[in-house]
Amino acid sequence: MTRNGATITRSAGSVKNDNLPFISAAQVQRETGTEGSRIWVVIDDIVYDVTEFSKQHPGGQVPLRNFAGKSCSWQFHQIHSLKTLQKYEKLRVGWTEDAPNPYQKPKPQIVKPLWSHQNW
Ligand code: HEM
Repeated sequence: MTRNGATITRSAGSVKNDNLPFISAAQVQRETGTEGSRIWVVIDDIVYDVTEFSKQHPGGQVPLRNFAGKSCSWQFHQIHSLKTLQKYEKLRVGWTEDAPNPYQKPKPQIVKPLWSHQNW
């Protein structure tokens, strides 16, 4: 992919993304599926156009519409495997930087067992 004339090779997870154009976060945030705009979601800084795909998404249209114009990387990875990204490679339209994810990934909590046989 190129930016400011320089060729940049990036990979998101195990997915290679050569030759994708750079799309600014501001542009991504405009593609929210409203007023005739496309539905774009960002996973690992790669922009996916899911406008048509959203109608056949096994998880339904709602999550894709909710994340339209936003990043949803950690949410995506909690549910899907990297193979899904490879399979839907044709949905990629570009790469971006700093597209906001509306939710912070919850930190893993260390839960103390209420009971342990080591206490005996
Ligand atoms: C490029 C974006 C996406 C693609 C290509 C995609 C594709 C898929 C595919 C193929 C499945 C079937 C299971 C699998 O093969 O992994 C699936 C299931 C699912 N997806 Fe997505 N997905 C996308 C984004 C999202 C997002 C952003 C969310 C929510 C945060 C989401 C929520 C779900 C849920 C909840 C299921 C499970 C449905 C079920 O088994 O009942 N997906 N998705």
